[in-house]
Amino acid sequence: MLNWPQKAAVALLEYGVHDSHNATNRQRIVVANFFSIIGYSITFLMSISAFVNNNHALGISLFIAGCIFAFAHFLNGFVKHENSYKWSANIVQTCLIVLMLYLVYSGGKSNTGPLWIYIVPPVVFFFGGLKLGGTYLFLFLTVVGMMLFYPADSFLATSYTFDFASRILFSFLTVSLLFGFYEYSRQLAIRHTQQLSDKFEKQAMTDPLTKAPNRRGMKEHLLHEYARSKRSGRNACILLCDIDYFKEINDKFGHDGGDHALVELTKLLKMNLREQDKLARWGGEEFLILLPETAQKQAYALAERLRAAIDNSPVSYNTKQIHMSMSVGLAILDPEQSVDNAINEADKKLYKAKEAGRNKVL
Ligand SMILES: Nc1nc2c(ncn2[C@@H]2O[C@H](COP(=O)(O)OP(=O)(O)OP(=O)(O)O)[C@@H](O)[C@H]2O)c(=O)[nH]1
Repeated sequence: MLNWPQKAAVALLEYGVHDSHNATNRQRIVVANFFSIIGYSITFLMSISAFVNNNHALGISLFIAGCIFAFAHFLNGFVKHENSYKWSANIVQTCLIVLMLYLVYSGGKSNTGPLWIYIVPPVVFFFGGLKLGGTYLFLFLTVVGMMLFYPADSFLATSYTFDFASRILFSFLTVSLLFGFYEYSRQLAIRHTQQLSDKFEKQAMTDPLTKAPNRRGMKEHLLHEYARSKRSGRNACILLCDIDYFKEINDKFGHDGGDHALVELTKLLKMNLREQDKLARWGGEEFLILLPETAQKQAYALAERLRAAIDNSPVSYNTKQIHMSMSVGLAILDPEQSVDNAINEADKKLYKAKEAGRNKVL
């Protein structure tokens, strides 16, 4: 259970996060909010301090910056837009950069203003990434360099010693390079994690033996097609195919022979299907084929062609021939009914095809 200060902190950080945001955008909003909160908390405090020290110009500048940071924070909440965090992040960055330039220009309190510019690299790299963040940083560094070293302090309202200015610039450059390298490593790690996650996701949806989608992979295709036929009003069909007497094939040719037959059968089915059709290994010796935007008559003709192709193409295995046949149950993927209904219907038809002597389409 969170106590009330923790709850308040969470509410402030997650301000503007909606259910529609994905995990990455949620994180960006939270970080944009975090930077805004840090931004206005510090600038308001510094502003009070500047007023107390009778530095009104600095006090007003910091107060305005604080208001802009606060605006960036609350923008996420009252603009209900998918990209509102980007605007908020842009405001935070721009305001920060302008404020930092002003601190360099004016010297801030007791000429310590330039010491704040180290906040810039992490912020611009986080929001802009390596390329955009690097570009912003390069421009910022060029402007700061000009301000610090232009003859006769023409772009400064104060004056810095040469030693101070050059150390500020070199240390800033070092910090920027370190953050740039950190950002580069972070992006590499994110890309690597994403690639791994895509690979595992693909593996989880693929049958390792035949490399065809498995039941889980096919469920995605079925739901996608079901939604599409609901919109278009055009039916799809499904074929549930089961190899006849497969146990006998295993008994006769061994498990490896059975595996080989399954792989070759998958290739044969794929060869006889159209580009848009989807084939999946539904179970042991059972395959499910999805035929998008296909009427029952066409689906029947296609199923009959597949059945005949399997029946007439024995598979070679170790100098022997494995002859296979398959029974097929056909069902319409009716948008008025559920996907499970269609699968049950195809299953019943398949059972009847088996009962009627196998090697049949029903
Ligand atoms: N080699 C191999 N065999 C499998 C695999 N998955 C399931 N099987 C076998 O497939 C056989 C299916 O047998 P049954 O369900 O009795 O069906 P069947 O012999 O094809 O008979 P009908 O379907 O009634 O025509 C079983 O012996 C399973 O062990 C696999 O990945 N590789």
